[in-house]
Amino acid sequence: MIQIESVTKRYPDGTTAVDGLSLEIPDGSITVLVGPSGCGKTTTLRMINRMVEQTSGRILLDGADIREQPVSTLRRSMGYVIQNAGLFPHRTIVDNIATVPRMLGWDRRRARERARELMERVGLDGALARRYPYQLSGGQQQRVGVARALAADPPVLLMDEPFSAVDPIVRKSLQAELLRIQEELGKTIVFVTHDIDEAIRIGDMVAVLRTGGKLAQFAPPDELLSSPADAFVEDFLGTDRGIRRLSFFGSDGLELTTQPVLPAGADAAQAARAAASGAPYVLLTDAEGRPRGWAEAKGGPAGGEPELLPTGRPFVAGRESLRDALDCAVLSPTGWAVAVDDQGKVVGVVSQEAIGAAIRSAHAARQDGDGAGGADRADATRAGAVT
Ligand SMILES: Nc1ncnc2c1ncn2[C@@H]1O[C@H](COP(=O)(O)OP(=O)(O)OP(=O)(O)O)[C@@H](O)[C@H]1O
Repeated sequence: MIQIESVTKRYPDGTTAVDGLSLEIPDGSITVLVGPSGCGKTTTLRMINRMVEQTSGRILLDGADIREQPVSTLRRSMGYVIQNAGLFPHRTIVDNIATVPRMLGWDRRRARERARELMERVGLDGALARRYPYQLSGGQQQRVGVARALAADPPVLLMDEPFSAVDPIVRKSLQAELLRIQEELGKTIVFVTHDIDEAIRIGDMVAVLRTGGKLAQFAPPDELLSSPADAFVEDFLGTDRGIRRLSFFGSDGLELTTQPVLPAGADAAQAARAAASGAPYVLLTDAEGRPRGWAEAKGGPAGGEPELLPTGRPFVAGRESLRDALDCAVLSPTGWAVAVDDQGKVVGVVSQEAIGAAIRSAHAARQDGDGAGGADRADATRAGAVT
């Protein structure tokens, strides 16, 4: 665990970058430092690996003051990733990644083997190994930066706005990749960003700092969204808090119905039953059970090929969140969301009203403190559902 105890940093020109900050950064999880420009995020991160020395207070790593060990030993236990990756331009990708193992005295072959293994882990094609950084896209370079930080297998990873310089789509995939890697490796990650959505998506814990380097709130993202500590945090979180919080509720509690679902090759009696289910539309599926389209229930899908409305994007039942289910229902031309399994087969449909009821009971359960919050979030995150 990293404990930051009443830490203040005052630069020689008198700027107070961090003011009496106390934080307990848990092991094996992602803690995000977020806040407006100049609020002291980078300074805090750099105090953890002693690139910046604090003016007062203490930082403990596993109970020991970080000033009690040589800086080189401390930094060896902490991978460091920065914006634009900071790669060595005249070294190949494989040698960039192998930098720290080489410094630690590994022979070239072993270090390169490790580098290739890490390339695979961060989703980089091995064919890029002999290229130079300028021959890679921004997103690929960031992956190399992450691989390089992981090369000596440090327990701690410090990441300073690592994904800020890439476009939103690449950024999302890098975030998903980081969550996947973290799932496997369970590092203690301290991640700096000024983007609250990124903080909510990847953080297990989020520290919101305000200008002047003071802590405004330290909480899991779900709690941040539901109970911002004050107007500053609320403002910083932005609009749609309620909708965004639905990402932390699993869709497994939704009551799906198969009554209005009509499989391929169904007979007239089945078609009549589906049409009489009370739903205004019937969902037709193909021979593999995948959604084909909605047919109006009135008049029935029985006589010949009816005109079909598109089903839109279905959600994966149980794996995706209530936010995904609601989004599918809102975008569906019928107001009903289609739920599928991992193979894309229809497992049922659900109306906006039923989703609304599920949201109300999920909120009520969370308020009763049923303790399911963490699990829901973790599951949703694993599924890449937190958006
Ligand atoms: N070497 C320095 N000397 C004097 N002031 C500094 C120094 N480094 C940073 N500062 C100041 O300290 C404050 C905090 O800076 P820091 O870089 O930690 O903020 P940040 O939250 O990471 O900002 P950003 O999101 O813009 O990167 C700012 O007011 C900055 O101008």
